Amino acid sequence: MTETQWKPLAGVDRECFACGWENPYGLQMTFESNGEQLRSGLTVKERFRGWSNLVHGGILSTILDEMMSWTAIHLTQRFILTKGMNVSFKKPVKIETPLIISGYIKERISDRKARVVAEIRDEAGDVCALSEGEFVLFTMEEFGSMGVMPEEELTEMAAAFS
Ligand SMILES: CCCCCCCCCC(=O)SCCNC(=O)CCNC(=O)[C@H](O)C(C)(C)COP(=O)(O)OP(=O)(O)OC[C@H]1O[C@@H](n2cnc3c(N)ncnc32)[C@H](O)[C@@H]1OP(=O)(O)O
Repeated sequence: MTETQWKPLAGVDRECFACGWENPYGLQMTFESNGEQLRSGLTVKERFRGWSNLVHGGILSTILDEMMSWTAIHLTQRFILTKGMNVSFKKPVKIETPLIISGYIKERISDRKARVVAEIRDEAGDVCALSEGEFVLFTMEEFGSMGVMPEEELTEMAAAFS
């Protein structure tokens, strides 16, 4: 894949803890897609540390959940909920160092479900953490009837996916 095939994805929820660009307490993740995978460059701030200069494992799990969620949404064009996820921590991740997070769909289990993988790599290209999750996929109408978000936000979000 050449660099020109990667396109930035529009933000959709300004207050989301992981991707909200107006949430001063959040991670403020951004995403790009090449149509087959998603990726995100991120430097985790000191306030998300666990032990001393290491990123907290719960934060790494959030980063992976967010990457898998955006991957599921953009590559299936459906609304999603995370049904479950497994995380493996392979190498400690330092705060304030550049990371690359990526995600892809491992298996479209059914019309209703997808298995998605995400990983976090450090500057050396080593995999520091990885996850596999099962995502339940919904149409906009189904998602609307679940009361997850107001109708106008739902329509705005659906427009941003495509
Ligand atoms: C651009 C992105 C910006 C924002 C990204 C944010 C990403 C954040 C991602 C998350 O972290 S989401 C929050 C954490 N996850 C949750 O809160 C999910 C809570 N769990 C549930 O709501 C339900 O357990 C779940 C929808 C996951 C279904 O779980 P089940 O245990 O019922 O799973 P099962 O395998 O039995 O069911 C799949 C079934 O879902 C069914 N289903 C459940 N609720 C439904 C519903 N309300 N409407 C329609 N179908 C529904 C559906 O029928 C489908 O059946 P089929 O496979 O037979 O078609």
